[in-house]
Amino acid sequence: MGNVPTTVKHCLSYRQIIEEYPWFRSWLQEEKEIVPTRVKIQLIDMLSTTGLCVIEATSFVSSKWVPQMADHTDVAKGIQRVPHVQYPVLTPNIQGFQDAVAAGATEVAVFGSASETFSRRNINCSISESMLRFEEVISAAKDRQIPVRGYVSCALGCPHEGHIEPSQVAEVAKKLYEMGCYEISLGDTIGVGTPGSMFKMLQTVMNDVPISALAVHCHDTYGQALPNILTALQMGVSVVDSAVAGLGGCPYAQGSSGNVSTEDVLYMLHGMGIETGVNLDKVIETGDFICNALGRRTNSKVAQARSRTL
Ligand SMILES: CC(C)(COP(=O)([O-])OP(=O)([O-])OC[C@H]1O[C@@H](n2cnc3c(N)ncnc32)[C@H](O)[C@@H]1OP(=O)([O-])[O-])[C@@H](O)C(=O)NCCC(=O)NCCSC(=O)C[C@@](C)(O)CC(=O)[O-]
Repeated sequence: MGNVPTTVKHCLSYRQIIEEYPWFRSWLQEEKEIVPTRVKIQLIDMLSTTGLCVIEATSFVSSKWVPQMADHTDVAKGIQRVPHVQYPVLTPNIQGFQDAVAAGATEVAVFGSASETFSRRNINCSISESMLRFEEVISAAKDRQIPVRGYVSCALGCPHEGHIEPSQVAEVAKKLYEMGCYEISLGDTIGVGTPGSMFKMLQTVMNDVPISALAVHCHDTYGQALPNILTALQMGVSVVDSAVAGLGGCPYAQGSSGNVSTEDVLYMLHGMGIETGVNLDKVIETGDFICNALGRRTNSKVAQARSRTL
């Protein structure tokens, strides 16, 4: 394993918070609660003052698939864009890309999967069809000099297929990287990974994609997110996706919990002497805001510990 890097670009998957709602509704069919657009905007604006350099703002997906995202244009247009903060948005296809650009997006992300079944359930197409769609998005983005990030879901396991071979992850990651994604975020979508499986998966993917272009996206279902992130950092990864208060989940990965909480990642990194430029207190304050707005308890151990000592 290599040395721990000295700087970490912190990427916050804000949209995870939003995605949880359709998933939640699929269990409680009568529950129709949509997070108000003004709350989404206030959340992003608060996060913009914390020092985070990347805040994923919304998804330009079909509102028939994810009703919670129907206000993507209002959110993208309503936020106060702070210089030096990037606000990427998810774009599954060219229609999403065009809508995102019209709403002022300056960075987008395509999201593929290492699992064939998850790809079909999540974006309604096979992995190879998704690559054709992404190629179209990436080519249009190149014309406009818009950077594109790529996600690979199910990197450590699939809710439908179970075990996923590291070589399957590497194949999709390599394709996205060769197509022009500047960074590939490897998602443990259902949070089943361990430091052992993270190590093996990264070791394989690193043969095809430089470690400097890899990020990790860990869900905390089995409480393994922090050790998995630490393993990735020790192998040279320096970009970590997280969500304030550890909220969220994926609507097409039932049973998975939220992303690792930003507060807990920051506490670990700062304790290791890693400079992130992010103000932990402000992130905790933002977590309090969104938990109060949603009527939820924070999933962040750090925020829970802080509230006990106040
Ligand atoms: C990809 C589609 C759109 C395909 O959905 P589809 O139904 O196959 O699309 P289609 O091309 O057949 O078109 C059908 C209708 O959808 C419309 N449509 C088509 N595209 C769009 C668009 N971009 N925006 C708005 N509308 C769109 C299109 O205009 C048409 O409208 P109609 O003529 O019926 O009125 C759909 O499956 C979808 O929206 N899926 C997104 C699901 C989603 O958001 N999942 C969660 C993302 S997070 C994730 O994947 C994991 C990640 C990244 O967090 C990492 C990890 O943890 O692993």
